[in-house]
Amino acid sequence: MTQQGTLGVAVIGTGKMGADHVRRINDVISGARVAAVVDIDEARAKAVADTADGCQAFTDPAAAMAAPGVDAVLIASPGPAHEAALLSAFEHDLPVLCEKPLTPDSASALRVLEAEQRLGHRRVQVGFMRRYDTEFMKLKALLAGGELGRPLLLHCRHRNASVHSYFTNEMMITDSVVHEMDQSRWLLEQEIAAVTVLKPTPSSLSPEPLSDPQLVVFETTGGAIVNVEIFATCGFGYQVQAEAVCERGTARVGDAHGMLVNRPGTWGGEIAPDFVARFEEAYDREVQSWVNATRRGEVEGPSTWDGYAATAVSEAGVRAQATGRRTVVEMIERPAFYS
Ligand SMILES: NC(=O)C1=CN([C@@H]2O[C@H](COP(=O)(O)OP(=O)(O)OC[C@H]3O[C@@H](n4cnc5c(N)ncnc54)[C@H](O)[C@@H]3O)[C@@H](O)[C@H]2O)C=CC1
Ligand SMILES: O=C1[C@@H](O)[C@H](O)[C@@H](O)[C@H](O)[C@H]1O
Repeated sequence: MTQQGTLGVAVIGTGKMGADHVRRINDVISGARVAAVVDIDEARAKAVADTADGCQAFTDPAAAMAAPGVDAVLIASPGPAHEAALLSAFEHDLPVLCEKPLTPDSASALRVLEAEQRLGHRRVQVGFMRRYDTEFMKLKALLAGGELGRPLLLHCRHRNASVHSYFTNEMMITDSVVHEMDQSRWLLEQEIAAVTVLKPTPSSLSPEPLSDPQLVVFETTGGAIVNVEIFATCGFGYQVQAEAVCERGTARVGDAHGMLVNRPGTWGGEIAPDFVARFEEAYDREVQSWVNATRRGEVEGPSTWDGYAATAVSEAGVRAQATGRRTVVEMIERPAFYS
């Protein structure tokens, strides 16, 4: 860190999310600066480095982590690249904000979990940004307060206008529904015990190889049921909604984010085009909170354990998607290190 305590961040991956985080650290966040960016696409790394004063461009994450002025790492490369970047950050003993998923499969997530324990102290906050969204935070507080009684059902909708051209059926679970896997664990304070995936006849508009939409059902250890509609290419906008049905009432978030307008003959609101717009404030709060905790020498927020647990559930989800059968989640006991 500089004498003023400004955190020098290396951002790994400068695609849609990475470039947005670079803008955020440059323009919105206090106490941090972008010291380095990394992308296997050198031209993209250089173009994004040019947007930040004194920022160096790299194509190798390990080289960026060893560069002078780098105190912390924000990983925004695709999920399959996260394990190598996390293990490299541990070698340099650097604090990390790792975009979700921690990794796409539970064997690699377990290797990361074990490596952090060998390091002897927590280093990772996982980018489950819904935990930092005002609406979801209010729902969490309401459920935790107990006024509505025990949650029985959680109805979730997760709609993207479109997804990357490299998106696969498995990614509908490992990259998209992994948010609801973390959200359900966090809101209900229970683990997910089993997953079932149902596939209606796909939309005639869904691009190969996607079978879009899908309905994913979780059974929790406390007996609650969660259902998630994932519609990755709905075309009309970005919508994330959740409704908890409890013993003494229900509570719903995500219906209208933004303005509601009455006009002759119509009533309604806006639909965000994508996650960057819908969750802008949540990402700001998430990254600021990571920077603040890191500058205090602390680690907060969703942990490597939360990342592993969500990945274990998503692995069961991928199996359930392939077989059409209810699939039990297999995960290790929570180590005392993460209690
Ligand atoms: N929290 C959230 O709401 C969101 C999280 N994400 C997560 O952010 C990550 C990135 O997603 P997008 O930006 O949408 O992907 P993207 O495809 O737009 O960008 C990924 C970038 O990483 C680069 N890259 C690939 N392998 C690399 C490696 N080994 N080292 C360095 N750079 C590498 C690519 O060249 C590309 O520029 C993923 O983990 C994704 O799940 C993405 C969207 C929203
Ligand atoms: O994390 C995200 C993307 O990676 C994912 O592909 C989208 O489905 C999610 O809505 C978005 O929040």
